[in-house]
Amino acid sequence: MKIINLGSKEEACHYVANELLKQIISNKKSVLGLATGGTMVRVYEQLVNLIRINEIDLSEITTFNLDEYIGIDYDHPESYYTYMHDVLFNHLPTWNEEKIHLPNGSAENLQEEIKRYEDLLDKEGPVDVQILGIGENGHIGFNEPGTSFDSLTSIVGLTQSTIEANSRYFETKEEVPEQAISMGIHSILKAKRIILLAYGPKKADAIRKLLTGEITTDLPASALYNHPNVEVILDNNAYLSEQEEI
Ligand SMILES: O=P(O)(O)OC[C@H]1O[C@](O)(CO)[C@@H](O)[C@@H]1O
Repeated sequence: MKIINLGSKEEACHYVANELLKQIISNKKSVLGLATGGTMVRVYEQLVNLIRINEIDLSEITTFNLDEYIGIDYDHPESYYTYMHDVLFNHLPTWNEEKIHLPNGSAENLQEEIKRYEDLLDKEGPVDVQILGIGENGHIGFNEPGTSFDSLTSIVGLTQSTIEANSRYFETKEEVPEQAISMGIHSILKAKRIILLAYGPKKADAIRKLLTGEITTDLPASALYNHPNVEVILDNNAYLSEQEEI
């Protein structure tokens, strides 16, 4: 695992956007693993700009998102389907909607949906570059502490800490869904390359725990130590308190 502190949020987001751009340029049939959350907003803004200035055709690019809420419609303002379209897909005309994949949290049969998603990932994958944020409790995707590292796409419950953290996007905490469909930890680790991005003081505790090197299901992100090609991209705020602890 390579740990890289790029100092600022802007530099860290720029690095991730640049790596996605380079992947797309190196293979116009790339498979990208995409994440949501506040962390990725600036990455996608920068990526949109880079794709525009390079006039890149995205029609053969496949994308897989990590997760989606259960209990709100796909077009709810806070669904990850809406987020991805608002922040990335609607800004560039050449995305092929048929190659854009998110789990369907409003599917009638959720058991069938989780199997469909994992099967599709195996059929279209492996993911060339998977980008990841990290929860304040160390989750990746919506795989909360305690999740088996062997997990595949499944229906997951959100912890109070995640509901609390994500309530900033909803009018009230009560509106935050309590369940989601998430790619599992094993599903995420099938990617060829993984880039985890974390910035800001709220992520410092999870990063400090990650950087101890202990591999434990208490910290889902520590499963990334079992993957040969992982970069953790940080800013001073996410990294500093780790140094202060030493
Ligand atoms: O970037 P945020 O909003 O802090 O969220 C952290 C992570 O939790 C999630 O919201 C759940 O998967 C991710 O999308 C995100 O990477």
